[in-house]
Amino acid sequence: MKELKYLNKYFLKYKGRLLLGVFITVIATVFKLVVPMKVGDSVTSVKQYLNGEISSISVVEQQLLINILLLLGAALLSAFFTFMMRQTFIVVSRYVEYDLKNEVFRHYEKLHLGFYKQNRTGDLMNRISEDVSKVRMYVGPALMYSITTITLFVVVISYMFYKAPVLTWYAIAPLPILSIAIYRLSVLINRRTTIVQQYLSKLTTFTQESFSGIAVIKAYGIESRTNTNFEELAEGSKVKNIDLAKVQALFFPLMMLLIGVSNILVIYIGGTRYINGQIAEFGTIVEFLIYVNMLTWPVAVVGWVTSMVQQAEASQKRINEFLKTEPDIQNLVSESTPINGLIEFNKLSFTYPDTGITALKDVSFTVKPGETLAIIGNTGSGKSTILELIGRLYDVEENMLKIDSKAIKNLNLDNLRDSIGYVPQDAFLFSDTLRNNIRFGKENAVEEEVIEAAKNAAVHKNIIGFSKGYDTVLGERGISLSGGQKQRVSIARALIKDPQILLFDDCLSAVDTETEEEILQNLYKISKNKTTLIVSHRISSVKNANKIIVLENGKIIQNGTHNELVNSEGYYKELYAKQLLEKEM
Ligand SMILES: Nc1ncnc2c1ncn2[C@@H]1O[C@H](COP(=O)(O)OP(=O)(O)OP(=O)(O)O)[C@@H](O)[C@H]1O
Repeated sequence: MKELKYLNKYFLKYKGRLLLGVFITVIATVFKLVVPMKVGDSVTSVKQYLNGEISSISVVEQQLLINILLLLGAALLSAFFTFMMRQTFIVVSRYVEYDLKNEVFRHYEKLHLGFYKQNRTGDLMNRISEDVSKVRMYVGPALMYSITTITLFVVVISYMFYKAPVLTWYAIAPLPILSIAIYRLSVLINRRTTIVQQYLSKLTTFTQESFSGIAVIKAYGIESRTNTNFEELAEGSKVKNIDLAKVQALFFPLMMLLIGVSNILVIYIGGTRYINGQIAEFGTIVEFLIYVNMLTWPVAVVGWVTSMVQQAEASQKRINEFLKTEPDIQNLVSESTPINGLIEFNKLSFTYPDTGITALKDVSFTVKPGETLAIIGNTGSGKSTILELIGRLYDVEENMLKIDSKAIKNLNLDNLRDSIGYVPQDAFLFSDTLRNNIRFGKENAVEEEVIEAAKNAAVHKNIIGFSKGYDTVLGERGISLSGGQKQRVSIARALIKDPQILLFDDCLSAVDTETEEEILQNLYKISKNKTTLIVSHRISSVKNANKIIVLENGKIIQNGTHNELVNSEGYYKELYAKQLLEKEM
């Protein structure tokens, strides 16, 4: 229960409703007790009439009528309060589920990129859905059934002992066996359910990947191989489901068997004791039969609840593991620090903490607001890493990276990220309308702003060419757009933000040279007072920049303007000559 202590704050939050729930449960149980009592009374009256102890039939009839009315009233009230009981406990559990999901999601969002690399998306999703659902079972049904069981036990068993103590011992003797058996069965069911869920998760991942990569599957003509793999997984899933069904099928027969044993004991022992005169009223036997049946479900529930709590404990442990993970990147400054955009790298070296790869070595440069710095170099030379460090996705030593002459850590993180428009290498678009994908950069942007950003990113004409224009809904990950269109929507999203710092990570690679030129011209106008960094493999994208640096294995091997670099021997000149040749061909 150590891990579940985390939920106590939610119990406190909803204490009013929970206390009301407990009160209602007690009332519902008391009314439940009236039913067997009145059935017992009625049977006793009839028996007394048959024995000649009551001579007038009308007296019996009147007594039966009163009993029936009381029975009906008690049953109705008990049903009403049982309904109210579920309305309190189950509703509270849904509130807690909602709160916990939001808490976990908010926490996930704060965590650093390294966390997402170490943990698989499926696992993150499972903890927020599956695990939270299991925890809800503890907050809702487990708590509700525990309280019902305790109340029913205290009230019913005390009354049974008061009525016929010896018979009570016999009647409740099989109940602990039932409880233990159900517990064992529940553990087995849970174990098999977990396996079934693992198979389901494998099946879902496989299906999702197959459909996401359907173009590759078709292009390679491997549909039949994919089918076979799917069938194998489905077969495994079927076998495990059948295993589960076998143990689940035992649940009710086992319960019925043990209820049957209790019933036989009540009839046999109760009958013998009535014949011997040790029980005064014949109705007591009938009354006890109803009690035994009433107690069976709560007793079975003890076993069920125990396994529910165990599962919730395991799930909460997994949730706590992530909730206790501190984000590596923390906002250390609470006051606002507006950003002008002077970026200084001073002998910066950086090693990725998770892989130990040194991506940058001794990198120094300065970019002032109004300037454009272009970064060029082979793949893996560290270009994207420079942009990631400016967005403070990773931390470096204080004096190595300064913005506006302050160590990046001494800037308010929200201000910093707000002032950056970042266009990543892989344009990621949401399954939403084109308008909302662009507006993602500025939530409250009006239509004119969306259109202007799209025009500057040279994608407006493409968008109005679609039959639904800006209302076109994209497929998953922007599947219905071409690579170049996706890149340009992603650029429009950064431009609409009107940020002080613009970071473009090789985001013109899928755009033809004419459109590239158009975008660069627009950028030239927009970024007059902004700091711009452009990463590219193409000379055409970088030639107009104020400064160009050439990276190789994390080191700056050349720097200067386009004219300077084409006139000195080295990587840049060679690349220029090669790309010029390609263009001419
Ligand atoms: N998130 C990461 N975690 C660990 N290592 C990384 C990470 N990102 C990049 N690296 C490593 O750091 C080095 C520099 O990568 P980076 O992405 O900065 O290169 P790049 O010049 O942008 O390459 P490309 O032109 O292919 O995009 C590479 O060796 C890469 O394997």
